[in-house]
Amino acid sequence: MLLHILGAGSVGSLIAANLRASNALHDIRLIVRTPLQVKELAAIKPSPSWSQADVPGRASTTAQVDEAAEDEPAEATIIVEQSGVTSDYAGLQIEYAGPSSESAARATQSSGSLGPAWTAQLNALRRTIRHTRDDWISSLIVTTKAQYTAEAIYPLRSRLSAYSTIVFLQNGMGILDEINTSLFPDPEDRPSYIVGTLTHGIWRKPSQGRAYRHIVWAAQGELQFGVLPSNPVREVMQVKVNNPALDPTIETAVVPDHLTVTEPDADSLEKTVKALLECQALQPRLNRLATSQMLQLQKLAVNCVINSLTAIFDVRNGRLPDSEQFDGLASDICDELSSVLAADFATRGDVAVEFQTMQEYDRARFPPLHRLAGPTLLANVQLIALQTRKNVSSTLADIRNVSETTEIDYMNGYIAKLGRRHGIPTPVNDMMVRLVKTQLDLRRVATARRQAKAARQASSRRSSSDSV
Ligand SMILES: CC(C)(CO)[C@@H](O)C(=O)[O-]
Repeated sequence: MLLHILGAGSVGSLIAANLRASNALHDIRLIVRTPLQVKELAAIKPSPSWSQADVPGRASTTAQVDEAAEDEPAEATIIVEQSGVTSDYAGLQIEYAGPSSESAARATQSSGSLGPAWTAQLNALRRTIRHTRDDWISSLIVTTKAQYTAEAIYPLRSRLSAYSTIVFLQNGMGILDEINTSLFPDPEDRPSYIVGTLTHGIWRKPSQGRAYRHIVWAAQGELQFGVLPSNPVREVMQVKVNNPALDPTIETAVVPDHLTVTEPDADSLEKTVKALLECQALQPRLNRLATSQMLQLQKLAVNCVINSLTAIFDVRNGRLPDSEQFDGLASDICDELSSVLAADFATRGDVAVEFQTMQEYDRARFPPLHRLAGPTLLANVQLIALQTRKNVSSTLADIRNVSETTEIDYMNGYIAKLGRRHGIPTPVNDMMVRLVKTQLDLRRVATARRQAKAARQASSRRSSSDSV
């Protein structure tokens, strides 16, 4: 089957490598949005004539398209490193879905990341990349950061239908509401969704000019997911009675057979689920939707604590418990989160039945041993911090890369927003958001100053060599 993966960061690369390892017959296509990502992923050697011109800022006189490269499909190779041992996963297709290569090259040229020769090379890539831009997308696995999801799916919108399946594998909450409102307002036209939680610890090694992606799989976790079939897919499901995929009040486990349909064109949900379940090394598990929702909220607590604190203090996950302050801070974040979720569940009609029927749930807080009670969330956070101790959290990675934004608005920011809606103060989570944003601002200013200084030094070196 043809599986599209949107976002070729560490999570996208991990999924692509595992899909490739599990089934050599899959066509796996990485959709990337920047020419730099194409450059990093495509195992295409620039022709020797390009290397000269590939100096940022130097006009290209020799940038011609290598005729041989035109017929050669652009393919990506991903290297996965586990305990120091590396494995290659090749033959992955690349689709460039960003702005035109010319304008992107122009835009990035000033930062020195692409030279004019890359414009030519990207044009060659665009011709050789195996895709037609208007082909229907049956299965789209979204691994872009929460804050970029809507804008990343937007250009693909016309290629998605109610018979497509979108798999969301991201940190943070609030993404589905945003996508439904902005891209799929009509429920009849909405694709099937698979909502997943990934607890593997992974990070990306800087490419250092290599033409391939290298990720480090630092900690083994799980891939747990639940399904939300689209309305038209529900209509054609073979099992109509006692189907837990159709009725969340049925408490039996969901199995792929529950997703079998009578129309062959509507089978993308079943096929996508099977493809994910084949990725044994990811420890995949298909859950009831209620279980999936629960896991997502537990993961939200993990992210609210680990991602914010590692980003603020610039440390790997495992360093956090070194401070005596960690448990107290983590507990304050989890307690606030738990109270906000309890208030939210009291007002929502669409939450998992498990919560609606919970006897002891007094609508202000969860009972002491409940999975969403503050102390239980804290215990889980402490465990994950140790299990992923070598990991650079995704938010810290954003800070270190001086990204435009971080996922913090979909983590602690999501809790703060929900708290405001229910009149529950969230001072600790508010502060985490502000501190992470401050950290990013400071990095951005420091980087800009460093670049300006380097540019000044380069120009004074040039003028002194001109005057010799
Ligand atoms: C589990 C986790 C915190 C591990 O680093 C991960 O979700 C991350 O990096 O965001």
